[in-house]
Amino acid sequence: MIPFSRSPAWLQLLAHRDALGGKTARELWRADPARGAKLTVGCAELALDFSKQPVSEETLASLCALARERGLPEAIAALFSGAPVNTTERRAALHMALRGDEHTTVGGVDVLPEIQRGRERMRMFSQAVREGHWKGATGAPVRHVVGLGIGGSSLGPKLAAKALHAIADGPQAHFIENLDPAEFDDTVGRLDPAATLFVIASKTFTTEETMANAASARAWIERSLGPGAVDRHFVAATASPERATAWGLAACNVFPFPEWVGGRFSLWSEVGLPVAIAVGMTAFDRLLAGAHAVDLEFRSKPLERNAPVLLALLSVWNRNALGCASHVVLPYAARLTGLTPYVQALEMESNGKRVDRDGTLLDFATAPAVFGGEGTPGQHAFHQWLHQGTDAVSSDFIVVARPMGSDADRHARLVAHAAAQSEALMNGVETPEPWRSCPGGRASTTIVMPALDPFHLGSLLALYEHKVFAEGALWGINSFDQWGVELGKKIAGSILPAARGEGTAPDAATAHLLSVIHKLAQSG
Ligand SMILES: O=P(O)(O)OC[C@H]1O[C@](O)(CO)[C@@H](O)[C@@H]1O
Repeated sequence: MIPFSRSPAWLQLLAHRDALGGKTARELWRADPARGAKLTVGCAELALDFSKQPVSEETLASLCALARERGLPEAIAALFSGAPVNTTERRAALHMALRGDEHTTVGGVDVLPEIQRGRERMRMFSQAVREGHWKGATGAPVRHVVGLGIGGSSLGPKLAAKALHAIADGPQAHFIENLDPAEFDDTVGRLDPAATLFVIASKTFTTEETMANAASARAWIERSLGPGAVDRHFVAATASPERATAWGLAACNVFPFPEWVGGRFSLWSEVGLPVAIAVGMTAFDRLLAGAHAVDLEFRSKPLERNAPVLLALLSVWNRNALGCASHVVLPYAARLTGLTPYVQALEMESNGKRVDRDGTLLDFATAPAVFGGEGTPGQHAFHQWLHQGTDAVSSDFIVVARPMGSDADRHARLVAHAAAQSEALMNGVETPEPWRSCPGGRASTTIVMPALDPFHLGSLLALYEHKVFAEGALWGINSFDQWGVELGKKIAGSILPAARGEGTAPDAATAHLLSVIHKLAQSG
């Protein structure tokens, strides 16, 4: 395939950009006051307002031509077919199958029966825990469920548990991710072991952080309830069930999921167990249904009205044509605080790549740096940089239409702030005092959710998943592997003896750093 940077449709887009002559969304709005309706697209029950993006209808048409030239429709079809689209690991990426009821084959095997069995086991187990039929070793019902996982095995469940707090009527969900034992101590320090259930979520069941936290959890349970208590206080969600049983779990406490579920796409699988326990399986089913509704649209809607495709195309436009090296995700909802790290992992782990699917070094930029955080607190932290910093940046605002708390007026004020920020970023302001002036011309999309409930949350997350896939397909990269994270893990292993003070560091720079750390550790 011709590299993205040399594809005729892309070169045409660059010429179109030059012809636009830096026209901003503000100028485009002046020229066409009906632009709002034309550039607002529905996705399941979400609405995406693209009208503050510096694109004309012609730009969008040319971007869709790029998508066709890059084979995006074929890539979407391959994704849904169960083909091994994760080429370096020779795996399908079929997380969509977890939220539908379609027969899809992977390697000649229909995956639906396995998915339905897994969902049924989740339903029965979460119900037993929620209704108090599943008891701890002392006979106490579970009041706290603690997810032990990291990265894709934690970010999704953690985000969903917080986002759905308003309907969480089961045991309280907690999450421990960090290797730093302080997080473990601080979390379990507030819990009663007799009423605590741990869900070890790890696709590989080898990840250092998760296994360290699982070992600490087992020691904590055994210390107060005895060695026999493990069976009543631990379950696992994993694609390596044999490792989980070798760790000491009874086979009936292991919830396996298939290899073709990628880590950062695993919320929909048994990894979502803490969420199902906290909010109930009926609500979890709605989460799946909301995501499925987006899957159907992504698969079948024309590119011109296909929201994940348009998000991806605009991302490529901002990144590669307009030079935005960073992208901010700004949920105006306190309960959506987990969205930014979730999207950050999705985008940066999937598309932070420097070679294409054939291993050829790329000569164009891929994933932007993703950061951000909830509005309005972010307005008092990093928004200054958005308004007056020197770098080009694009933004996603996420607004929930229906009030989330008890005070409708405060919700209206929250909405006003979200709208004000996107308007200020687009329009800027010119004043005689240069330090007050804001240049404007910053691109943003606003995603409106009717309500913060399981269905719409599912839709929002699937929207981002498919955006990231489509973006990777446009660039010609494999969005489903993450080899870059392996190097640091390997080096940490070789440094560990020296960090413990029991060996020599592998190189001079590390030896120096460890000597500084050890000296300060002893100084207290
Ligand atoms: O689920 P596991 O195997 O413990 O891996 C945890 C996370 O680590 C990574 O492999 C690398 O950060 C992620 O892709 C994954 O979600």
